[in-house]
Order: sequence, then C-alpha cells, then structure tokens
Amino acid sequence: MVRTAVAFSPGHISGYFMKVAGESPATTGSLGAGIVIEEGVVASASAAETIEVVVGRRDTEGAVLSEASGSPPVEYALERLDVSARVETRCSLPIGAGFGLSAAALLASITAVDALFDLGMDRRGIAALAHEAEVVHSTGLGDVAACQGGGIVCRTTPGPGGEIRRFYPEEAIWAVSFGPLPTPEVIGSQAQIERIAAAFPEGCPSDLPEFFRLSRAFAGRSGLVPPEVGAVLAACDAAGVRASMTMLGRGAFATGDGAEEVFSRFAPPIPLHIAREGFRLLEVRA
Ligand SMILES: Nc1ncnc2c1ncn2[C@@H]1O[C@H](COP(=O)(O)OP(=O)(O)O)[C@@H](O)[C@H]1O
Ligand SMILES: CC(C)(COP(=O)(O)O)[C@@H](O)C(=O)O
Repeated sequence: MVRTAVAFSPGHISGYFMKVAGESPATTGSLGAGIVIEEGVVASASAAETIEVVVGRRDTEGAVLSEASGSPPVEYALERLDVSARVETRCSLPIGAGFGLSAAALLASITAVDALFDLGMDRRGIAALAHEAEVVHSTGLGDVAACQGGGIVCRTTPGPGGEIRRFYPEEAIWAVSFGPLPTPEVIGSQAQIERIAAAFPEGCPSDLPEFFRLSRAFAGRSGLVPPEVGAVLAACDAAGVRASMTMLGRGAFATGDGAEEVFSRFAPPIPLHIAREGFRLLEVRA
C-alpha cells in the first residue's frame, strides 16, 4: 500500500468583503465576514514522480459527479514546497461558486503533503503558503484566514495572521447555487473593487441576524447580484427569510424557518453546517 496522508479543510461563504492591496501576497487580503462550513475539501497525498492534482466532486452518497485534472493554485503550492506528489481533492459543493473551495483545497493539500514528507510546517506556515497561492492566482483573499478555525467569522485586518473574531451559532444554513462566478474577474477589476469598498459595512456582527442584515445590505449595494440571485433574495425578503448572496458565486445562502421552502422554488436546496473547527490532518496510512 502507498503511504498516503489525508487532510481536511472546511469551506467558507463570504457574506461581505473588502479587498486590501498590500505590497506582497502576505500583506494583501480582505476584511469581511462569513460562515465557515463543514462542507469543505478532503485531500489525499502520496509521493509521485511528478506533481499531479486530481479534482473530484462527489454527491453526499459518494457517487462521482465530476473528475478533472489540474488545479493551478494547488500545483503552485506544491512547487513552492519543492515536493513531487499526487494529490486528490474531493468535495461535494460546486467549485468556483463562492464556497471558498480553492482555499479549502489548498489548506487540505498542504497539510497532507506536510505530513506525508515530514516537512515540519506549523499551522501558521501552512496558512501563509495557502494564502500566498490564493493571492497569486486571484482565487481568494480572505478564505484561508477564515478556515483556520470555525464559526461565523469577522476579519478586521487582512491576511491569515490578521485579527479574527468568531462565534458559533447552532442554526442550520441552506444554500442554492446557479453556478460559478469567476473570482479573478471580480477581484481583478478596479471598478468592481471600488464599488465593493463603498458597500462595505463598518463593524462586526454580534449575532447571526446581524450577520445576515449586514451581508444583505452589502449585496444590495455591491452591484454584484446577478438577476437569478436577485430573484431568490426578493422571494426571501417577501417571506421574511434571512438570506444573502454567496460571495463570490452565483448563489444564495439563508437560515431559519422557510429558508428551505423558498430556495426549493428555484433550485435544490443544499443543507450546510457551521463548522466548529478549522483545517486539520485526518490520518497518515502507511
Ligand atoms: N476542490 C478543489 N480542488 C482543487 N482545486 C480547487 C478546488 N476548488 C477550487 N480549486 C481551484 O480554484 C479555482 C477556482 O477558484 P475560486 O473561483 O476562488 O473557487 P471557490 O469559489 O470554490 O473558492 C479552480 O479553478 C481550481 O483551480
Ligand atoms: C469573496 C472572496 C474574495 C472570494 O471567495 P471565493 O469565491 O469563495 O473564493 C473571499 O476570498 C474573501 O476575501 O472574502
């Protein structure tokens, strides 16, 4: 049997964010608030002749939905570590749809490779490299910082070493997705970044209703809501359901009575759970 290290990282839905451009990837990132979700990425790493990344999506019963080869940010991280490994990532949520799966794939992959080759990295080092890969590939700004722990997260300074407040509600979260919204196109556009900054709310939410209120106000002002998501949010508003847009994906998330029913009028509702913990090693099989 091939020695294999397996690691997990939760995903992250941003409710609102604002880009902070620094001089290097380490000082570049975002401020904002979001939900760390238990539905993330499992990465399995084993030694190989060359770097190879296989990206799999399975449904909650384990049936294969898609399998593709290659992940530029994960390959970047493996090259930076100068390791030759085959990494298989597995998730159930749609990729590129605002569930922070690029960050989750990076954190899980680097954690697995660190254990596989006994690189002796600490959590800070793993997060720093994952964040660097996100910024270099424009796949995320604040998701790595968030996925170091669980809960509802408010990030008040940028980067994985930034200040983060967390609280841990028990409520169920629902999501609907209509597909991806390319993160690089949004965070690479100066006009979009300025409009997003103008929509950014001050302060941190102290409870779940306030998090939804701030996220919904941000979504409305951000200019980012596509028509199909706008229709879902309007139906939620009419039904008194707390909801907002998954940043950055063509989808919405919601909580409370009526959330599942309103979402089901548009697309199959996806049940999500607020994570209690951040990324971690699961096992090393000899
Ligand atoms: N599960 C995964 N495994 C490996 N790479 C991934 C995974 N999810 C996303 N990525 C990488 O990140 C890119 C998408 O980034 P982004 O649009 O930020 O996605 P997300 O919104 O899911 O974080 C993909 O093209 C792929 O290179
Ligand atoms: C919103 C986003 C810039 C991208 O998130 P995703 O599309 O999930 O990678 C996130 O990283 C953030 O800084 O809050």
